[in-house]
Amino acid sequence: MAKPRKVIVTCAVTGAIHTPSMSEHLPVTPSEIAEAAIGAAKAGAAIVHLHARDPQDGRPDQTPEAFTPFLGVIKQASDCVVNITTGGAPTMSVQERVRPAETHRPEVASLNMGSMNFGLFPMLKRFPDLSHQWERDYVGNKDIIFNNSYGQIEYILTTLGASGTRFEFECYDTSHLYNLRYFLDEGLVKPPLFIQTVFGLMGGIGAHPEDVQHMKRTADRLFGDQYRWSVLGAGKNQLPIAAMAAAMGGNIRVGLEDSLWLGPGVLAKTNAEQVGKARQIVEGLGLDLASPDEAREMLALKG
Ligand SMILES: C[C@H](N)CC(=O)CC(=O)O
Ligand SMILES: [Zn+2]
Repeated sequence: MAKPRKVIVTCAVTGAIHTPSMSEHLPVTPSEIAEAAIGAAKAGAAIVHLHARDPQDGRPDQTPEAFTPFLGVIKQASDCVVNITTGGAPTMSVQERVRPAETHRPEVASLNMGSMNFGLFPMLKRFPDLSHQWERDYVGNKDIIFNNSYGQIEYILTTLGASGTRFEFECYDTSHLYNLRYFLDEGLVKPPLFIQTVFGLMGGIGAHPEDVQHMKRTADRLFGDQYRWSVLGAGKNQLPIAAMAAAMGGNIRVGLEDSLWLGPGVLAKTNAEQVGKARQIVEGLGLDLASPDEAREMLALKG
């Protein structure tokens, strides 16, 4: 009897897309972020993807010191894999964005594989009464370009590669897959490639089943068995995209970074709740959740 396939669940606990007055459940302080990550790991997440925020007003904070308090607490309480963002907020410089991972040398760091328009402003319809001026300015900004030039990507690869940190390659469109293929051909990235395909974020590919098939088909053609596929769906698309991918052989990313919802019109109270939904999907398909050590093996992490 064949063993059930192991599915890696990643949980992105706070991010830099949503802002505090959108949901009282969004982790902001170091202790809230630590608690959210530990809770997500207990619920079945093998990997936690981490951003930091200013504890006063929840503004994205990409200083290495902002990460230190919760990294220590998480390491004490859990053997989950830590993935530190190099995306930060799309308005930050690449030098600023790479510093936390450069300082803390995590097992995994995110790496965004192309430049793109980054549309947060559609959320103003759903959240018209943001309390802080900085929230209104940030979310309402129609001129955000998320910069990830070939030079900037190479800069992050060389800055972090030396410490043995491996990458979660964020691909928001097929062109990003081709960019990743270029870096593979250049020998700047090593298989197995952990490819996180992003669906439904304005400026990238949509979240229609044909978009999912198209991204997977393209990745299969460009990387064959040299990659481990994972998906994240923004907003209301999070769980439908997770279900599709799990049925198609993929891994899953959930978390309040990319969706505040547990279901239509129902705000998630914790990240662990969303991981619980991902577990239901995976086990409902007769599959198993990968443990942190199984994820380390599947992704060839330094441990
Ligand atoms: C769509 C995701 N929020 C992308 C992300 O997580 C980017 C990063 O942190 O580097
Ligand atoms: Zn992120």
